[in-house]
Amino acid sequence: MSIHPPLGPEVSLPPLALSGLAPEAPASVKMEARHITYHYGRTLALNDVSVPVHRDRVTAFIGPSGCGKSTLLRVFNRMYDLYFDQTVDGEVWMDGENILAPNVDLLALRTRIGMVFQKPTPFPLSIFDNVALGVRLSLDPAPAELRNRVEEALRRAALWDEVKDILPTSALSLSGGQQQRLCIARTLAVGPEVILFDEPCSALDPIATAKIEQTIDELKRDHTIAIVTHNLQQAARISDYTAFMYLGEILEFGTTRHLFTAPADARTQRYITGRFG
Ligand SMILES: Nc1ncnc2c1ncn2[C@@H]1O[C@H](COP(=O)(O)OP(=O)(O)OP(=O)(O)O)[C@@H](O)[C@H]1O
Repeated sequence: MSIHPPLGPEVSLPPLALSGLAPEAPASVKMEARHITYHYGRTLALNDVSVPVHRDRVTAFIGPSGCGKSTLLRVFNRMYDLYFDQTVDGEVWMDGENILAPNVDLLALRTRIGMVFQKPTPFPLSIFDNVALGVRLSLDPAPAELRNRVEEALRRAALWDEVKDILPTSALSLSGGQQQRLCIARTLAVGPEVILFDEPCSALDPIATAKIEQTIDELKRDHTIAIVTHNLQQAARISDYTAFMYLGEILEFGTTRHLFTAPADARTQRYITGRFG
């Protein structure tokens, strides 16, 4: 059974802006992975992973390439169900229910748990229809209600002011950063409780990145957020909790402040100070 390539060469990172760390505050658990083991065919990608995701907080998943961060997000919304050769053992509990149980309604689950990917993935439709599509499919509201939902979602994704006069225009005409905020609006429009972000800013410039970070910060008022990021500064800026993953396991989990200032594991220390990754 193989697991992961060796770690890459040591790299240097600029010092972290620790002053931007979110304050610690108690929170309840919204979602909890329990003893998750995951295989792609014969490749072990996650090995007995247990980790909580706190309600109305941002939890960042960091770690070297190939350590299983994206795989864990895919477990949280059961994306693996689409692939016959991918297998998962363990449980993910959300609000008193194991969402990996076979009888769970996947369509309903995916409206409760939205996902935003690394590359913006707008449909070749108008800006309005990109946001409206999921709402029509899941809720089939009256036209006025649909328009309200689309506007509200675009406002919360901080895109409304830029697109309110061009809603019938193709979404493909938007910039990369705008397309990513459109994808956030599309996710928000169906009313998810949890939003999973898989490196949402890796294709964006610093200004577009700052807008997405600001949006995430506002969304956590009433959404539970898990984010995979390679950008340690970003994890430090926007997350309340951080999990450091290594070779398919969670090596360390804690408040972001604690993990970045007083990591318990020497490997976490080496990673966050840029000595490998
Ligand atoms: N579709 C796949 N088929 C086979 N193995 C896969 C597949 N996707 C991922 N893997 C393997 O599973 C392990 C975990 O991959 P994953 O993408 O979850 O890591 P990651 O930490 O998100 O990496 P990165 O930071 O580079 O995106 C890696 O060893 C990877 O090679």
